[in-house]
Amino acid sequence: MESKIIAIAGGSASGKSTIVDYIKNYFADDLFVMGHDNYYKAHNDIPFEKREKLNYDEPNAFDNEMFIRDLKRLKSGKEIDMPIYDYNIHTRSDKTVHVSPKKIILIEGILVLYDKMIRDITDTMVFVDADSDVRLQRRILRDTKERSRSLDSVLTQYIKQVKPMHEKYVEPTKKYADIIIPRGAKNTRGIEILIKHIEDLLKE
Ligand SMILES: Nc1ncnc2c1ncn2[C@@H]1O[C@H](COP(=O)(O)OP(=O)(O)O)[C@@H](O)[C@H]1O
Ligand SMILES: Nc1ccn([C@@H]2O[C@H](COP(=O)(O)O)[C@@H](O)[C@H]2O)c(=O)n1
Repeated sequence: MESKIIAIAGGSASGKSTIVDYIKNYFADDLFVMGHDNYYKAHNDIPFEKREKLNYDEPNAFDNEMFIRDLKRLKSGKEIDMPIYDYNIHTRSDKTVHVSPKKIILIEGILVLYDKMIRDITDTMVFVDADSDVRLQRRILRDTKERSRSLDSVLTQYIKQVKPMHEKYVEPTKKYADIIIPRGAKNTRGIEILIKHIEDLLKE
């Protein structure tokens, strides 16, 4: 079995995870979600105070060598041990998850369409689009509740790193998308079209 790979890119807090969760529940056992964020470079050698100031929105923040190696293994029917990232401590947790190959692999993250080597092994590329003010509002709520961040740190990081890196690296990858989903997870018709496309891939 050679798996099909679907990439879901889009700005931070555009609704990627929300859409992916919905699709995951729909396809249950045939689909695995591989979060690109799990492949942020591990920084256990650097103290927390320095880790929290690193730029996590540039392509170099990810260990794409490891990501592509694991993705190729899964695509060709082999098992992997996927790292698990912990945003609260700004590094990988000490846990991994053992993953068996599935017919569909959904890869998700702000920069999954950036690297040509990832695009070349991806079957369908999707970009989730959402207004930047809406994304900032959602990010403030999410990061203060779920990622142990202060309001001040979310706003500073947004202005210094998230917004400029989005404009420089994330937004330009929209041109590679086969499907663009405007208005994020609110766009139920767009999500239905993506689900129909995945059903067709499963029949191939
Ligand atoms: N359509 C929506 N309406 C309201 N809140 C939403 C909507 N889509 C996402 N959210 C919330 O916004 C936050 C970011 O969404 P998420 O799906 O995690 O984005 P991403 O994975 O792109 O960073 C989450 O807390 C999520 O629950
Ligand atoms: N230690 C980290 C690692 C990443 N981030 C931010 O996560 C964003 C990507 O995740 P989304 O769910 O929002 O797509 C990215 O914009 C990084 O800034 C972080 O804050 N801390």
